[in-house]
Amino acid sequence: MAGMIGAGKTTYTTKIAGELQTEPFYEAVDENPILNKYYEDPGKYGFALQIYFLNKRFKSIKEAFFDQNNVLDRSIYEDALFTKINVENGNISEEEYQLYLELLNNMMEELSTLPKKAPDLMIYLDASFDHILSNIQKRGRSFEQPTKENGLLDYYKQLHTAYGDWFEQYNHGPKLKIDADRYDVTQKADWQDVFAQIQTKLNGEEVMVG
Ligand SMILES: Nc1ncnc2c1ncn2[C@@H]1O[C@H](COP(=O)(O)OP(=O)(O)OP(=O)(O)O)[C@@H](O)[C@H]1O
Repeated sequence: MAGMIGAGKTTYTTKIAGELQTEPFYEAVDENPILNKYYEDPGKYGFALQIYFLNKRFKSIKEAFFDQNNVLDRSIYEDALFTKINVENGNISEEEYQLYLELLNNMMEELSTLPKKAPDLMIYLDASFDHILSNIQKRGRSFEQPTKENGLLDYYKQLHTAYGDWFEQYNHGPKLKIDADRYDVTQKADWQDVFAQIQTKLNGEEVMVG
């Protein structure tokens, strides 16, 4: 899965893995010791957070790639996008960025020896800015809430814009964009519609959205 903070990746991951009877791999937010510190002081914890995510992601990918159709709730490719934005915002230095990229390269070389080199299908949840804000609010993780003072709204806007371009440029394999505003996948009919699109793509066919 791919998509902005609060786009609904966790819900989709659970549903897709349930449908395909495979294993879901989640980003364990509650167990992340750096995430809330990062939100408090991105300049101090930006680099450490990216190394944390890179390490966790690499581990999940190694485990997930040995079976068919396992579902990961976020891709390693998006971590690089978060990192780039944190460099642009001055939270991560150029030197740290070069280090990150070298490490990422090294890891990608390792992955290229695995049975699969990239996801069978990259599913991108395309959610409007209002939609993700409302999800972030509903979910209620305190450190993610934007206030007038903390600059998070600007960060989210910046990420939201960058995500669209990122997905357009993603070219490591088959990809599918789902209009997350349009579907409520807790509703059976919506879910059937979405899952039909996923299956079509997994079978290597083109998706027609009515
Ligand atoms: N590489 C990264 N760099 C910085 N922050 C990250 C990174 N990956 C994830 N995060 C942060 O981790 C938290 C969890 O990510 P996210 O909200 O996308 O996952 P989620 O809650 O499972 O997603 P969804 O709401 O789509 O199910 C968010 O606060 C997000 O900003």
